[in-house]
Amino acid sequence: MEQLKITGNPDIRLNGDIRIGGAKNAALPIMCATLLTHDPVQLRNVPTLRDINTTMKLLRELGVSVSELEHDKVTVQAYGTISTKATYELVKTMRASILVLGPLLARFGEAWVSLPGGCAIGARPVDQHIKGFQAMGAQITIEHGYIHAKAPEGGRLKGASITTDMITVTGTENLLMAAVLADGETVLENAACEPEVTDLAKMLVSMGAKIEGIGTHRLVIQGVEQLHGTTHSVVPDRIEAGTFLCAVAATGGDIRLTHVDPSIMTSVLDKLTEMGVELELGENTIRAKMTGRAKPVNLSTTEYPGFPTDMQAQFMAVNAIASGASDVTETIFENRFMHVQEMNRLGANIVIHGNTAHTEGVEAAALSGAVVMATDLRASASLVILGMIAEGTTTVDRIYHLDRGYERMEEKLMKVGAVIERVRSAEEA
Ligand SMILES: CC(=O)N[C@H]1[C@@H](OP(=O)(O)OP(=O)(O)OC[C@H]2O[C@@H](n3ccc(=O)[nH]c3=O)[C@H](O)[C@@H]2O)O[C@H](CO)[C@@H](O)[C@@H]1O
Ligand SMILES: C=C(OP(=O)(O)O)C(=O)O
Repeated sequence: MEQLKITGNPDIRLNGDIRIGGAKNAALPIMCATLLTHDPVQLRNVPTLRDINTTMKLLRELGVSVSELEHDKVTVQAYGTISTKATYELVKTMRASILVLGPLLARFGEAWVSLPGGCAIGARPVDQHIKGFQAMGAQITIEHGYIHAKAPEGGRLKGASITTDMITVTGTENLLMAAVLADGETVLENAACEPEVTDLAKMLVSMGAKIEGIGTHRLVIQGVEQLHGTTHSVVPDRIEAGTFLCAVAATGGDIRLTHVDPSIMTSVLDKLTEMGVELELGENTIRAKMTGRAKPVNLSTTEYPGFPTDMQAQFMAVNAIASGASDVTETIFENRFMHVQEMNRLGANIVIHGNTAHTEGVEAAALSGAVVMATDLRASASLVILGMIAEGTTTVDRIYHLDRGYERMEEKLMKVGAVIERVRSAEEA
């Protein structure tokens, strides 16, 4: 198992350019959407991530032809015999595998997808996906740990009016991918409008889908009989970008992010400004200058365009060394404070009360390096941020979580001044 060994320094400053990759959370549904046509689909700005590899493996296991990922381009073609079964072995390593359910069911009339288990940040049920497919006429049964979905007589889903109980990102994406090939009109109320959902919707439109209300909480879809191939460039990763901005907010310095889209990052950029980061926004660039100690910020996670839960841990890392107290409330997931204990091991002062974490900011010099355990993707990133500042060596263990969503994060950070080494854990070396 690999670890990151970070040589921390309270006086570290990050300086230079960082190129941001395509969004994991857009690339995953988009790759699954290639199942909706037998034509080739060319994707660009696809990030090199563990979850992308898993998706490529999953598609190949289904019989889809998937080229190698060259730089950031991949060509996918779901032509010929396609299996409709996504096995537990792959689904257990990536919950987003559930996103093959909608396209398989819509195009082939049947799908078997292993039920994803619980995970570090909460139970994360998929009942809303199932409820939506049922409304479209699918028969759903749970057999041997698998969701078995079958379209009505004739093999085609029927358009329906669906209101999900809560806003769900992958739920909206799954139902949207099913609706584009259904018979008739589907109305998705309470739909997620995260930029990654919008990117998927735009890609589907470029394949011939008929979708109105893109970017809103109400999607109206007129099902078509067939979709065709397309070329699509994945939207920039606003969470990767936000993570590097938090890094500079914590360390100080002057960095410039390239290949970003600031227009989809307003809530995060506003909070960084409140912390004292000076931002200069270009069309596809963000320059961030930070001098002095960060001001603490209160925040509460919520759906887009509100503050994203996927940025909560990274902001808490900055709050940990900010010049005062702050409260961070998590409203999306029931158990997304696993980083708190590890941050406290580095010297932070954070106490959890229900779904709020109260932080008393400490001086950067009060932190000291330690062995910490990454428990989920963004928790890992937040520990890397604090590890760069904590005097001495911080070892971040279990970085396979980090590699799920960050393209060689340590290389990008080293380019701007961090001292980080990727090593094999002692037991294995
Ligand atoms: C691959 C991907 O895009 N992952 C993102 C996606 O996850 P994901 O799509 O899994 O998250 P959801 O938006 O579905 O979850 C929101 C809330 O709804 C609940 N829920 C969801 C579906 C359902 O059928 N039943 C149910 O109860 C979840 O447990 C959670 O409490 O959106 C999250 C919220 O922005 C992000 O943190 C994840 O990074
Ligand atoms: C929680 C996340 O991803 P996933 O839904 O793939 O677990 C994330 O990207 O922070």
